[in-house]
Amino acid sequence: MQQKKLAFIGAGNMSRSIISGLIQSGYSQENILASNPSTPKLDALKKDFGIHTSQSNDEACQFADAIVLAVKPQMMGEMCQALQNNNLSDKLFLSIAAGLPVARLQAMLGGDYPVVRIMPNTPSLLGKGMSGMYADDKVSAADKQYVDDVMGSVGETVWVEQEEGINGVIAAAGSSPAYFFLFLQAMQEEAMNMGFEKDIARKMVQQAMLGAAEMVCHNQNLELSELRAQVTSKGGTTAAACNTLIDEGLSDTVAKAMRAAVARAEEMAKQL
Ligand SMILES: NC(=O)C1=CN([C@@H]2O[C@H](COP(=O)(O)OP(=O)(O)OC[C@H]3O[C@@H](n4cnc5c(N)ncnc54)[C@H](OP(=O)(O)O)[C@@H]3O)[C@@H](O)[C@H]2O)C=CC1
Ligand SMILES: O=C(O)[C@@H]1CCC=N1
Repeated sequence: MQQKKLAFIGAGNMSRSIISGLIQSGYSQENILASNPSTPKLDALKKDFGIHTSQSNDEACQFADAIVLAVKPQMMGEMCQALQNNNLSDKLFLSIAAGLPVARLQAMLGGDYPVVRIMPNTPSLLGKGMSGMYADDKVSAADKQYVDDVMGSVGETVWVEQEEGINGVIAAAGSSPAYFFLFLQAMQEEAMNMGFEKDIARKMVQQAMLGAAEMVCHNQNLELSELRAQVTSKGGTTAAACNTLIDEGLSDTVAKAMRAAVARAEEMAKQL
């Protein structure tokens, strides 16, 4: 992997996940800096990973060849405008913010700089992330490879050809860990209604989910419907449960939820 000087502006959950993956992949701690207004997260990053830290985004800018814009979308305008005090030419920008198109980010930064949009997810913290990326032709092939390597250090990557595709990545991968947590929560609650202690209920549903996820990943040649069929005895308990989910409109509900995520990303692009 190229070892550019890489700064993270905003030292929150996602930055921590990516920094952790980079260090584990052998990226030099000397080449990473994180900036944040308050110190506790910076202190933890310095202690855990030995990277440089600063409370000054200007210092982050001066340090870096590549800058990860990792603040909440609502903070991005103000933060980027303040970066304009620095010489931003020759910098590569990586934005992980939901709902902010490249053109909008360039307007916030005050120039036509190369910007890669990335949509990661929180399992990146465990090296099991899924990131979708988009870059226009201002971003060189070498820089695209660099970004692929950076995000590849925390999981799998895909590139989308059209920028709108990023909203699909949000719906399918950026937000979707929360859908699975919600599903498990509902299962845990019902297991408790059936008389199990909370921790036993959690143990059962989490282990079933882990096993199911591993089966999906280790059987790429089998369709998801086939994996389901293998659990489902004719006229048995799984059929009773799955038919209930199907009859209650699970597919439609999931489709509606994913469309809602896309619609919200589109709305954010207009508002921010
Ligand atoms: N969480 C998720 O699942 C995903 C999040 N994202 C995107 O990642 C981005 C970051 O999210 P996440 O890490 O969860 O958020 P966090 O709230 O954990 O982190 C944001 C950080 O930015 C800091 N910050 C606020 N203002 C500034 C500023 N002006 N300059 C520098 N740092 C600042 C905050 O500091 P302090 O706390 O001290 O105020 C905080 O540490 C968002 O844009 C989000 O859309 C993308 C994919 C998935
Ligand atoms: O909820 C959000 O807006 C961010 C983007 C994807 C996951 N979290």
